[in-house]
Amino acid sequence: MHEEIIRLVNVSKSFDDQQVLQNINLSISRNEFVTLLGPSGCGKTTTLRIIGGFEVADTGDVIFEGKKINNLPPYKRNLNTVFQRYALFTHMNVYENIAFGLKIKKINKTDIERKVKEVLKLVNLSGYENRDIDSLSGGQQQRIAIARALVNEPQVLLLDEPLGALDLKLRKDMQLELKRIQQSLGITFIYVTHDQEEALTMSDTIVVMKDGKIQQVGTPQDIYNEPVNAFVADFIGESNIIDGVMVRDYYVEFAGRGFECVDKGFETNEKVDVVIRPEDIKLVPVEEGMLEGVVESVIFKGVHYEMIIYGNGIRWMVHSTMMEPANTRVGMKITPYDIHIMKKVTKE
Ligand SMILES: Nc1ncnc2c1ncn2[C@@H]1O[C@H](COP(=O)(O)OP(=O)(O)OP(=O)(O)O)[C@@H](O)[C@H]1O
Repeated sequence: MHEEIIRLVNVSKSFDDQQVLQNINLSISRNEFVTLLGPSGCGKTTTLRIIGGFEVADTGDVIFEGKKINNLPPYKRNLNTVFQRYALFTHMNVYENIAFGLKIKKINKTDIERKVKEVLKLVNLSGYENRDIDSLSGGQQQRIAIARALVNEPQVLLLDEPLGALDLKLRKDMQLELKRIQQSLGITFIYVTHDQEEALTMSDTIVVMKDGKIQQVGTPQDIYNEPVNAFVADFIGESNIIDGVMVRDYYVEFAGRGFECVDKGFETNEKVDVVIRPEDIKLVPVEEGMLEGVVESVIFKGVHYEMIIYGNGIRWMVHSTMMEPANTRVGMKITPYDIHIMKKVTKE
């Protein structure tokens, strides 16, 4: 069912002497919502720009529907881009902004009117044709920018932090809106963000990048539950990352004691990163705990409490719907399934 639409093969790119992409290999399917996620400067935008044709890779290929398009200019690619700065024409009204590209393509007036109406409906702004751009809110302007891209009926929409300029509430609404639009049109979205929550909410597939390299490709669930290394675990959610030693298959030592775990295949006594999510540490009476500690701080986060607990030489972050006040001595329990063992990332 997963029909490939775009493939990047060994794509590398340098600016001056700095290598910003190293051997990127990625396959994107028709109708997929793919998010490139990573910290600032990791190469997300450059990857998107190479797909869009605004930048040319030094080596490697960009394949679109089986054909190499390395040197095809952006306007000849069957895709459109929405940027964070939406670059609408402020001297034109909504209708003229959306119709602009179609007029250049010399499409007849009746078809243009019909298409503009359709995309305005899609972005929930029916009836806004005659409004000046300046009279619209940031969120509405962004919807117009999206409508302007969608009116060309691209097979692929590239979105570079399109919600970056919006406030949190509007961002959340627009995330759902974008997902709805993508699903109702059935086109491929390639989305760039550094916001992991946004990526988890919207994507079918997340591509986690760091220093110009892909770290992991997977569904939001894969990336969250089975991160391949401590970087992904840390970037995709809050985590306790502790130095450990994998004594043998299914048995790891950290925080001064041994724990059963479900991982295997490491060297005997290999040094590893142990990743434990804050919500996976259960607070229990001291005598029932595998570990014990003293609550240092408590913050109410709305759905849960975030507690910092000092014990066995480590500051543990614990999320729980139950609150233990500061200075309380508590026990902590972790099941084998919640102990994630990661290979140490070797520094290059
Ligand atoms: N045209 C350019 N000339 C020189 N350096 C560039 C150019 N474009 C990008 N870079 C550099 O390449 C690196 C990767 O940039 P890129 O914009 O792809 O990262 P990013 O992951 O999208 O980051 P951000 O989230 O901050 O936009 C950065 O160090 C950036 O400064």
